[in-house]
Amino acid sequence: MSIIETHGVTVSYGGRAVLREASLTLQPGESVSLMGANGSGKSTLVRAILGLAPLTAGKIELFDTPQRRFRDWKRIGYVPQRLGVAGGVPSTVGEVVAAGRLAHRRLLMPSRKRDRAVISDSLEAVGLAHRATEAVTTLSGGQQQRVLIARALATEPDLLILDEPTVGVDADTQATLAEVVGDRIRAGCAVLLVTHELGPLSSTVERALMLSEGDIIYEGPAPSGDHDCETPEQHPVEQGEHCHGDQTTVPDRNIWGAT
Ligand SMILES: Nc1ncnc2c1ncn2[C@@H]1O[C@H](COP(=O)(O)OP(=O)(O)OP(=O)(O)O)[C@@H](O)[C@H]1O
Repeated sequence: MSIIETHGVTVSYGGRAVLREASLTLQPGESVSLMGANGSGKSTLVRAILGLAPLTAGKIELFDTPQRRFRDWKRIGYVPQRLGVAGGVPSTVGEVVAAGRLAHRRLLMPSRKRDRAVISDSLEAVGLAHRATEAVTTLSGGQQQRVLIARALATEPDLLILDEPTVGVDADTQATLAEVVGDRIRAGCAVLLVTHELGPLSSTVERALMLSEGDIIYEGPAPSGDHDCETPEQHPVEQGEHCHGDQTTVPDRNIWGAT
């Protein structure tokens, strides 16, 4: 079974293609990062996968189901990019994380005890169990990011999608995130991570796709450690071609540093 399969996905805004013929496969327990400079199309690919960006061409399957027929969204935990968890009404940390259980409660109606246990475990995983009753507005940016991660974990997802989860967050939160993501992968969850740099997540991510101006220009092993000085050596993808070609050319520039 594939968790995600996209084939030739193209997204255009105002007649301009911002993502061209993107093909990506993600299997259970696999971790893949989408990398690339600002505006290269990373978030657009994620939004297309989630059904939030309209396709100009191509097709997407989620859990072996065509996306238009896919209804099991509770299998997907999504941590959006740089979203304040607090809207107009201040919610407590516990309430925000509990929102991650709503789909489960509506569809399956498990015991409330089970919901409370999952919410508590999710808060524990991100080190915020002791802040559950506090308003999210009282938390730092890094702590708010942890709340979003806990909310995604509370869905008990088979696919976890994180969009730039490490931007603007402290080193402790990054380390916690790496731990949480590593735990989920070991439990069989697939992870799709959008990031400029892997940082502490480099040891948990196996495969990377590099986007440039809407094209996937590389698919292969993720850079390890300090990727700024690395050049990928396997499966590079020439500009404008699909990522599954059998090519052996190494890009003549340092694409990992292209931020
Ligand atoms: N709803 C939209 N309407 C018009 N243009 C859009 C829309 N969403 C994205 N774009 C454009 O599509 C391109 C790709 O944007 P996208 O957010 O996918 O890039 P990204 O790689 O995620 O960048 P960043 O790291 O800055 O988030 C950009 O030029 C962006 O301005």
